[in-house]
Amino acid sequence: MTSETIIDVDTLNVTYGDFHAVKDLSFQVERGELYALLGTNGAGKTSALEVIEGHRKASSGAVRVFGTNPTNRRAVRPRMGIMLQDSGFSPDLTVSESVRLIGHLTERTDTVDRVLGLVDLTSKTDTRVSSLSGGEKRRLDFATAVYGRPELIVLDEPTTGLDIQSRDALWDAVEQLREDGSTIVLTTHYLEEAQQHADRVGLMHRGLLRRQGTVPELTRALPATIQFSLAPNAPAPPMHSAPVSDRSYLIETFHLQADLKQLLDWADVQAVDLRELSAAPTRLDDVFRAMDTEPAPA
Ligand SMILES: Nc1ncnc2c1ncn2[C@@H]1O[C@H](COP(=O)(O)OP(=O)(O)OP(=O)(O)O)[C@@H](O)[C@H]1O
Repeated sequence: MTSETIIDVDTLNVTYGDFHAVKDLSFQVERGELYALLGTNGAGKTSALEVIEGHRKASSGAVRVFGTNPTNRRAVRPRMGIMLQDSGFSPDLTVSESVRLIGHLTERTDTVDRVLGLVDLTSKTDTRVSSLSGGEKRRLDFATAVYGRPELIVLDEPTTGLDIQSRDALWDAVEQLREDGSTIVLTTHYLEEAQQHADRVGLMHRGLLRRQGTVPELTRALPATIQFSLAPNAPAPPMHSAPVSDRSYLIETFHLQADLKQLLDWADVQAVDLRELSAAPTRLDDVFRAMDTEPAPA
């Protein structure tokens, strides 16, 4: 299957006066991908997304969306749904009027009931935006972004402020859109969501793209962990591990399955109780923490 580049970010720089918010950022997103642009607070994610959305001009470098400059809003708008970090709906409009307005402005066609149903807002169809809760406004934002099932959907922290049921419903909708062929780019501070759903992840820190790849590619360089504690009279465990506190152990391993088996076999033979036993694969959180402590590239 040949891939088609939907977003091409080439040596993008965004500056605010003397402040350099995005530094030589380059990445591509292929058709059908779900790409998560992650990073520390102030890393430059929203600034980069705003250029992709056509809402901000690059200070230097080039961004192409569907092969065209995204500031060419008329060409791109019908094909790209956008959920901004802060919603900008008029408080006097009702929920259904807000969706229809976006549909009209973007020239996309769909039914209001369908998108409100996706985010469980059907009962709020005639409610004014000013009367919605914060989480309901975020869900309305999402509903307007996916109105018309656009080819490209850009979501800036879509699940922030949502309860767990709403987050699950939103991810179900995102997965459905992906199955239908949409390309999705998003930011989130919920790393476990990116770990579960993203095809590829870019990690930004202080304006720079510091890592990029699939989750297995990014987590491969760091060890998984096994944790447990032992009774005071228990023998020492088989693999090299000193207790981290009292009789609690933390084993870091690149061979999680084999080391866990060895530990369980040992506990069986010795009739030892492995208290509070847990085994965890390497997570994006670990990659983040490692990135935060390493020196910045020259
Ligand atoms: N309009 C602006 N004027 C001046 N500085 C700005 C402006 N917008 C953003 N910045 C600064 O640029 C940097 C990057 O901001 P941006 O919002 O892109 O980061 P982010 O990665 O989205 O952060 P967060 O995860 O906290 O939302 C921050 O230090 C921010 O204070």
